[in-house]
Amino acid sequence: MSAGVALSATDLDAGVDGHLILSGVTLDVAPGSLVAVVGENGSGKSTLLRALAGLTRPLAGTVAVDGTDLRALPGRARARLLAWVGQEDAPAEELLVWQAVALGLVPYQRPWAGSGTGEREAVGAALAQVGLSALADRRCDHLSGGERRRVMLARGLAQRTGLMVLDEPTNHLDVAHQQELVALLRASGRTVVASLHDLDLARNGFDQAVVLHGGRALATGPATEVLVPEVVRPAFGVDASLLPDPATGRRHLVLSAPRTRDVRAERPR
Ligand SMILES: Nc1ncnc2c1ncn2[C@@H]1O[C@H](COP(=O)(O)OP(=O)(O)OP(=O)(O)O)[C@@H](O)[C@H]1O
Repeated sequence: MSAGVALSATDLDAGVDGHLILSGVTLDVAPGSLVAVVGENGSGKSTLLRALAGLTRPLAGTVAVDGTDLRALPGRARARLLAWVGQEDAPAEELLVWQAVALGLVPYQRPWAGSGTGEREAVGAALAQVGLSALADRRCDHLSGGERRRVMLARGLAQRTGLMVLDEPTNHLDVAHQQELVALLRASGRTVVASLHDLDLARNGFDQAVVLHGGRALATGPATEVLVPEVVRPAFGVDASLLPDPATGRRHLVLSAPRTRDVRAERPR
């Protein structure tokens, strides 16, 4: 189990190529918390995650991981603090699964040092966590989309960082693997910030949520308080209800009506 680290963003303005996308985002994440970033397509989820991960320079404001400005750290030190899995990241086709996962160990390796028992164990543990042990010797171009996604997540886990920043980690995963991923991230003890589109998974699987809309954080706070119909409606233009699961009593967010925009009118004739 890795010890999670604190993450804070203060009055963050983030953009792409100097073009402002999001402004005034403030976020305080306690060590070991899971934070979901949600919002409609183009609302700025990837832009925010890239700024939090130190991949882009904030246009204004600050980001600190474990009290440190990531951009001030050399690459290897940063890669020992934070693992990033991008929305479209995929393993190189010609690598075997275990080789792709072993790339997560690079920040710890000395040049020309062979791989030791500890490294093989770390790769094996990460593969087991995502349920890919049986495919360790398969070429990555012979995997399904969901299996490739799990390879990238295993590589991030093998990096053994206190923070993982994951852009749509549940893409391509079936419902059981989505639930398992959230459970394993929680069990790992790491701090996680992840974007996703499943609002109920965000509400019931994550501790905090950030809802992006109109170039800012429309709501930030405990996931069960933020992911409610009163916020979902303006953020997505979709009506929602909270319905209790008769077995657990836990309330689930159910999207209950068509989008207020008339999509039929937009359909090509
Ligand atoms: N170079 C650029 N110049 C201007 N705008 C850009 C540029 N690159 C991306 N954008 C815009 O920035 C906005 C935010 O993009 P971003 O990828 O952060 O959204 P997202 O919430 O992750 O979307 P999705 O759910 O579709 O993945 C989008 O409207 C996008 O078109």
